[in-house]
Amino acid sequence: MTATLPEGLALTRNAHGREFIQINHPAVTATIALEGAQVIDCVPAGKQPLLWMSPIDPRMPGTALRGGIPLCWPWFGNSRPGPAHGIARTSPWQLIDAQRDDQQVRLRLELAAEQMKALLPDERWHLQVEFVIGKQLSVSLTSTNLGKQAQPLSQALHSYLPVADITQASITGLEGCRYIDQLTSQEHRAQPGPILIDQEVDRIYYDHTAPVILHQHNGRCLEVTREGSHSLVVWNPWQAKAARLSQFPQDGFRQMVCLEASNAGPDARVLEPGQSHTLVTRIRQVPGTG
Ligand SMILES: O=P(O)(O)OC[C@H]1O[C@H](O)[C@H](O)[C@@H](O)[C@@H]1O
Repeated sequence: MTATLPEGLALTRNAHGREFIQINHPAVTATIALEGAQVIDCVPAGKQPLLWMSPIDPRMPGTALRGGIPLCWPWFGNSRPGPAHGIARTSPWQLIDAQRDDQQVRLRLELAAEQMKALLPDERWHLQVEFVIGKQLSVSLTSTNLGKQAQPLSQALHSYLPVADITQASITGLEGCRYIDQLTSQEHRAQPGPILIDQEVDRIYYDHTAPVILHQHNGRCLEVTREGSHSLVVWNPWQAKAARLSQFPQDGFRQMVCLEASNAGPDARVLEPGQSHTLVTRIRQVPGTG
């Protein structure tokens, strides 16, 4: 780690050497794992958590953390050979800047250059993530093609959102939107209404940029807005798949849903030499209608 930490931020290390940045600010508490640059919790003062995190803590470095916002980069899912969702979520990152003011904390991290070279020897990228953490959480992932060739890019900010009971929740903002059902590979022309989840769901909604809202029966709503993203992945593993997932509690599928700002499926990009692209997600609690 190279940046100095302002008041209220601390670097912690668990017994196995895994490192975290702890944020304790009057407006918010949050934790970021340096491996993967993964926000694993974020609780604005006086509010409920913005993210779901599995209670099963793998502790050991190199083991995926299930929850928060894993960074899927430079490919989404299994769209290229290699580890699912690419190399960023399991790589070491370096903190390069940390600032705070009365309202929020701003952190910038970079994927270590040696790691990039070792894992993607044929590509030349610069990858930086910026977190702005306060009343809302904002994550901006900027990829720059440093190579001499065009390079393909698909990605997701794989945000796990908490719900009290998934069967009582609904997702609005995607009505009429086209999607690919990843379970059947079928394309659907229009989402018929709000999304209700009572079985496994794994879909890429595309040609879409508008805000999406997760509503709960207790009136608590979370809004997800995006920039640089024309696709949104909606995922809940439901019971059978949950049983096969790492670090996933048996009933965890009832308490989460992923709404992932992405460039996935038809929204995958190609960056020309010198070109940059920034994918942004913002998550905040909004007044609910129940
Ligand atoms: O288990 P992981 O590799 O973290 O992936 C978890 C999930 O990520 C995305 O939401 C994909 O659309 C799913 O197909 C995948 O199962």
